Amino acid sequence: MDEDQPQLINRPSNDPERATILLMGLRRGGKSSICKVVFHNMQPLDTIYLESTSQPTTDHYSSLIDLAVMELPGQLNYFEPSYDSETLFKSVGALVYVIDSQDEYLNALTNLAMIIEYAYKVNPKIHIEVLIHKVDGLSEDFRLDTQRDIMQRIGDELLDLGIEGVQVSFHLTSIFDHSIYEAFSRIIQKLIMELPNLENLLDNLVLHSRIEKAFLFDINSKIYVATDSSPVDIQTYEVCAEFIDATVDLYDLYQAKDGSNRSGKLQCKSFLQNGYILVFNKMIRGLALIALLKNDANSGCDLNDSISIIDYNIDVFNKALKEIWKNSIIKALPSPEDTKN
Ligand SMILES: Nc1nc2c(ncn2[C@@H]2O[C@H](COP(=O)(O)OP(=O)(O)OP(=O)(O)O)[C@@H](O)[C@H]2O)c(=O)[nH]1
Repeated sequence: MDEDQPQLINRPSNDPERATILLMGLRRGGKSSICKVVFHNMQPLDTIYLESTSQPTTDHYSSLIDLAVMELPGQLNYFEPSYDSETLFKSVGALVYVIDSQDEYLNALTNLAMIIEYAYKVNPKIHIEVLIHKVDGLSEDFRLDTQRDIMQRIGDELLDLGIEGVQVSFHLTSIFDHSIYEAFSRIIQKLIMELPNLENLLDNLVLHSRIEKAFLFDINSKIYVATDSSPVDIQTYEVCAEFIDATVDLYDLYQAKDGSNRSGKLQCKSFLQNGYILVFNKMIRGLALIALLKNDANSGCDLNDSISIIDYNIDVFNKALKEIWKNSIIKALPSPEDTKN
């Protein structure tokens, strides 16, 4: 069996732990564009040809976790009696509300406050994430002013509605740079139950391997599902994401026509001009571990020795990842008692 293929059983499709993200917002806010760019590799400029969505749509993605992203069209009235909003909000892990920062947003804020009030009532565990979107059209200063204004107004609206204790996270995003991937990475990480274990493993890997930063990426979407506990700097993220594209493109280019060289094992190292080294290792479930280290001639360590240690430690990491995944599957499966009922 191909060592790299997921050999473990998939979570059942009716698994209550399945992470569902609900994308909401007024018309033309950018919801479909975000889905297409992040999950379908559409070029950002091509989104101008997208037609307005008239029906709720759901896309399923399988990465470390099975993820469903449901988009609700801006013109839908979720609070109509015929629409079963309660069941919908109860089944959702994160509510992502998209605000067009280039447009008049006061109506969007009133709509958002109403949705938060309802969603929080039926599902207090829901994560509420606000994307202050299309910030590519705003100057650096104006972005921060807009964020401050939106946070203040939402706070006031919630206070007026008598809602306290709701955690709302805000992200400045655009499909024209990496900010949308960064935001989705943070949102999806909140839905991964195994995250503390993964972060712990990555911290250990960094500590024992002279690595400066390590990311566990989903190769297709370029979302990172975990990283070590040192702060994420967006430029490092960008370099790592581009390195994934370059590695995968090269791999595809050199594969035999019948695909016979697809052993499944994919590793790549790149020596950058600034003295840094990037290491790519494919893991289970379409994931890749990307490590960034400094090739420091004054460190007294032999580079080849350091790389051998890193390769060994990454192998150990991969085994641990498989274990974590296996255990999470076992936990997610219904117990015999549940199936009897
Ligand atoms: N400048 C800029 N334009 C964007 C961005 N994201 C989306 N757009 C544009 O916004 C317009 C509307 O995007 P859609 O994705 O169709 O919006 P929607 O929220 O799905 O709209 P409905 O389907 O009507 O609910 C398109 O022309 C996109 O190209 C962004 O980050 N920056």
